[in-house]
Amino acid sequence: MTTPAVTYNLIKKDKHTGARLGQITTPHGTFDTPMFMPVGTQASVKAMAPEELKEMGAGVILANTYHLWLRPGEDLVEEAGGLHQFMNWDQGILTDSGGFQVFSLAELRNITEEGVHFKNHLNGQKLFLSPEKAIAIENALGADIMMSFDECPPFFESYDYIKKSIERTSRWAERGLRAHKNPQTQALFGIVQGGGHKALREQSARDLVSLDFPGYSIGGLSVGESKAEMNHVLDFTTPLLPENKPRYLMGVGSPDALIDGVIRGVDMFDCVLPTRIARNGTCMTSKGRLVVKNAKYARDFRPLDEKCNCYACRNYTRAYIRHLLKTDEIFGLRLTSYHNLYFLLDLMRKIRAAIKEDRLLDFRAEFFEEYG
Ligand SMILES: Nc1nc2c(CCNCC3CCCC3)c3[nH]c(NCCc4ccccc4)nc3cc2c(=O)[nH]1
Repeated sequence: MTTPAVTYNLIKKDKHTGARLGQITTPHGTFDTPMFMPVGTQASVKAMAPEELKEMGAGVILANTYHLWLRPGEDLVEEAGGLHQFMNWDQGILTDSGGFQVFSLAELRNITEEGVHFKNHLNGQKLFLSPEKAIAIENALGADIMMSFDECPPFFESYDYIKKSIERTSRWAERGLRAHKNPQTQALFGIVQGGGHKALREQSARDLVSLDFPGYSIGGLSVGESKAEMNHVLDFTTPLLPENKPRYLMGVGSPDALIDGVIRGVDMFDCVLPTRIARNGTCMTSKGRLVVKNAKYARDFRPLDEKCNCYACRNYTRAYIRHLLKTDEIFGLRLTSYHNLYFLLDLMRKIRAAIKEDRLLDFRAEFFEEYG
């Protein structure tokens, strides 16, 4: 039995909820969970230097197979020594398989048993991605954790459509396992689908758990369904997954959804939200969102969030950051991006502390009280 590339150590279960305190060990280090993973789609977490990400406590960051395949090409990244070397990041890296990006970015496509035919969203060129091709790209990129090639069906699609989709996604997952070249150094996760249908989530989880992946993602969520619907699906999906393996909820990154996902047993999260809204001047604070570009902050010499201890909040004011954003000064985006990422990483630190002391539900109540 070869040692798997990634192992999960469950340290403590919360007394009152499904939350877990744990650690995930990868070839590039051991990281505390529950964790938020900043997204660096094109091998850069936009506007952030690796030193800044480390300073704020980021452990695992994301990159994307689809984007890096198109530009600069996985062969170039492999020649550079892999993603860690290429982007000067020596901690954890996770790559998504490109499945979701094809469905959300590329022009009309055709899904077949073989894979997905689509057009390059940059130049209209005809492209084809299969489980084998996606896994080969992820192997070349060298991420510590890789996602299976999956179809993320629309949440409200019919039972029949989603049943056929999850059965194909499970066949794709098995093909990916067979194509995977480096299981000792790169952990391939299975992605559970099934929309909002309990029976299909159970079928998808059963199929993938029988393939014994080192970790599992919960896909097909955060795609337009309500928070209540997402939480309901989590209520019956996380318990289907092995307790001794990591559970990764894809595409979730608002403070309330992170807390509610942790309560339902999720260990890992990613989302472009913090860095994306930062670029249009929206900041996450303990009192809710603050659109610092707003005129009312022109002469507001307080920090973005008076309870935040980040570099931006310790050294700059709302007035200054608003001025930078209004004058298109790049430093403005760097400060809002830094703050939003720090805010979510710090929220995860507080959540881990609350699990440790069995007071996560109290923490949730306090947080929501202020966050509004
Ligand atoms: N393979 C796969 N990936 C999914 C993703 C992408 C996760 N981030 C990947 C990173 C790697 C590179 C890009 C991102 C998802 N993202 C979301 N919601 C994001 C919603 C959102 C979008 C924009 C702003 C805020 C929220 N749902 C997702 C479902 C799946 C899924 O089933 N399968």
